[in-house]
Amino acid sequence: MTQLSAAQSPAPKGQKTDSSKTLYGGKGTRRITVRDITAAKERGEKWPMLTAYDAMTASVFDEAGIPVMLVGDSAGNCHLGYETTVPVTLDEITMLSAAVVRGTSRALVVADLPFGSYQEGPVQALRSATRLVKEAGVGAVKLEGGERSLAQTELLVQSGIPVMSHLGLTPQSVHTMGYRVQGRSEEAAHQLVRDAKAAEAAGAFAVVLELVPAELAAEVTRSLHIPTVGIGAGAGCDAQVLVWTDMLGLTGGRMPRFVKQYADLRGVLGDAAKAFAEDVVGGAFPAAEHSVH
Ligand SMILES: Nc1nc(=O)c2c([nH]1)NC[C@@H]1CN(c3ccc(C(=O)N[C@@H](CCC(=O)O)C(=O)O)cc3)CN21
Ligand SMILES: CC(C)C(=O)C(=O)O
Ligand SMILES: [Mg+2]
Repeated sequence: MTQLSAAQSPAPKGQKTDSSKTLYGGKGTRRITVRDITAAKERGEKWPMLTAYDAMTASVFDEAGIPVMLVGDSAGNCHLGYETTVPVTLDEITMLSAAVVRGTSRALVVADLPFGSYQEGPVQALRSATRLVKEAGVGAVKLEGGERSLAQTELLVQSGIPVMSHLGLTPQSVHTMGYRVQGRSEEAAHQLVRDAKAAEAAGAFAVVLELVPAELAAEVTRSLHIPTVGIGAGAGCDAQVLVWTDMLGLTGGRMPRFVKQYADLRGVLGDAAKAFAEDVVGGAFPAAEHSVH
């Protein structure tokens, strides 16, 4: 097969023909764009997303090949010590996003629009998103809501800012929704499908589905041309996201059941801090090699 005919024949769904171009494990070094995300759905390729809130952690995940990094407003809980995501400000997300952009060279960096920075309407949303693009250098923003955020999504996309939509459990609405599984009733399932279709029609490049029954998330995934990113939404989604401090066992406290823990950083950091403290108290640190003479 010549290169030309290879380029012209689309790969069958789910089959990877050119692994040099995959989002994870690909050999490309330039920064990933939303067009690469769209192409991955066409290839039927699954991909991982992690949150990041600082340059150092982001550089570790970037070197590990994580293609999309989310500066989530979960920074409120996981980085800034708030109870919920509600108090997080645009100034805070802008500062953290700038650090994550500086810490990465390949990942597409997506920033959450925090509560109160887009609900007033499309013009407020554009003003907020423009700050994140100009001051922090993010490649896309995420906002919660499908039909209810339609006008915001449309104006951002028309203005040249890629939008990721967030449906299902939307934590900025904790005071009206709580943290509960969404889309369980037939009515709620239909609303979720309408929201996903609205986000796609408004030009969103991807949709996060949070805490949605797996069968419903799979149905939404099949009915969209843009990828779904699941968190507590089953294996039928195109991509998966976790909060990094949950995934690495740093958060502490009770975890949502959708979290898989890949390390015990809380234990590692605590043990190291105790070892340092005991060395100082006992006089074992600093030793001669840690001193100048
Ligand atoms: N550390 C952290 N991890 C997250 O995943 C996360 C945040 N913070 N902050 C923002 C939102 C809030 N999220 C949450 C918070 C709580 C539950 C929770 O308690 N879920 C329970 C009950 C679900 C039910 O059965 O209705 C669970 O066991 O999953 C889920 C998602 C997800 N996001
Ligand atoms: C959990 C993800 C999707 C999020 O919105 C966040 O981290 O804020
Ligand atoms: Mg969020």
